Amino acid sequence: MARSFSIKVPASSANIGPGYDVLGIGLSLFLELKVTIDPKEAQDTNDDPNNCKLSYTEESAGFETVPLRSDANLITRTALYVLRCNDIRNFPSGTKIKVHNPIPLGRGLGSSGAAVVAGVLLGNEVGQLGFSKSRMLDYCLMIERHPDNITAAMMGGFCGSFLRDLTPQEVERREIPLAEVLPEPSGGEDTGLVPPLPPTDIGRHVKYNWNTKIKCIAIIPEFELSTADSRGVLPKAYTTQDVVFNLQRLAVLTTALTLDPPSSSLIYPAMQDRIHQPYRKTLVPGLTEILSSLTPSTYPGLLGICLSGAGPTILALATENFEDIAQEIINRFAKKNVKCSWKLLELANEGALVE
Ligand SMILES: Nc1ncnc2c1ncn2[C@@H]1O[C@H](COP(=O)(O)OP(=O)(O)OP(=O)(O)O)[C@@H](O)[C@H]1O
Ligand SMILES: N[C@@H](CCO)C(=O)O
Repeated sequence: MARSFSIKVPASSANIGPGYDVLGIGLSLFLELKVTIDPKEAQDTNDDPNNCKLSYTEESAGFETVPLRSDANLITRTALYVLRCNDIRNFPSGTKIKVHNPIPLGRGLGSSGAAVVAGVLLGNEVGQLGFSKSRMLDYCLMIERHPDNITAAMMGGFCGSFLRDLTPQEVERREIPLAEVLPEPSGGEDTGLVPPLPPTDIGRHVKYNWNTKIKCIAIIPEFELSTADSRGVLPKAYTTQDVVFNLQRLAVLTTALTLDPPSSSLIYPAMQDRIHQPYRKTLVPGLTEILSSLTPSTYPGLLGICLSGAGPTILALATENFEDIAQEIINRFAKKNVKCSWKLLELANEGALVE
């Protein structure tokens, strides 16, 4: 019997200043998958080693560069991981997936988090596994190993998250290299190996309220910055002062963003950070000047400003004056020869959906 369904997953912005690897917000920009499974169309999917014909809309970010083989593409590799953990080796014959992805790749807007969440939902639907969102988060966290983007993409809204203490055996499972978790492009050969199952309930999260007067301006440089590179410049240890600086701000920020009216005198200083942004300035030209030069007194309506995720996108939270704020940041990037686009986004409260 033929069946079809769609999957929709929001982009996300992680950290929001002081909440490195902790805070994330779902954003109103959606990765969408249209999936049909029709055994009568099996001949159309024979070219792929796992019976899956994958295509992207021409407007999608990465349209010309993302791999289309199911064991090379992040979305379908993730789905294959979920399926193989549950004794299903391949997609059913005649599986076709059309992806529409407006989330720019490698810019700090959670493209990989959305792809991983979409892949886990895809594996769950295709295999009719019936997992809860909480169990699906475990699978996601075996692949993207910090919870901020993943939790916001799966659950939606404004989330705080952490990973629970794992037993030594669970730590071993979670530290298995990614190459042994996700299927590797195999030249058509399926090794038959069962990948490591994720430990149960790895993540813990809460969803905070969010004052919906607060809009999200994303200023998106045209260059990509991989999360791995952007994590590579961070130190291994921090001073007590820097850790306390962030903890104090984090405690205030999570409530400040719920209050009405939103207070820039609370939010702006609470979005300062000493854990990641100061180190990432070497990778994002003009970052220090941009973060310090726009203030609520020079730009009424501005509430706070930070690097979005691992960058290079800048996230400005504001209640008005969106175009002027975006233009000022674009001009500052232009002085460093960096071209940008910008988007005005809302909080996506819903999270990932299958319809
Ligand atoms: N829709 C997609 N389809 C296939 N691959 C994707 C998709 N989205 C992201 N990816 C893969 O993820 C990579 C980007 O991941 P990376 O973690 O570096 O950046 P990001 O997720 O956009 O940023 P951040 O984690 O800081 O928000 C892309 O280069 C691509 O390999
Ligand atoms: N918290 C992560 C988000 C990017 O995936 C980081 O800043 O590296």
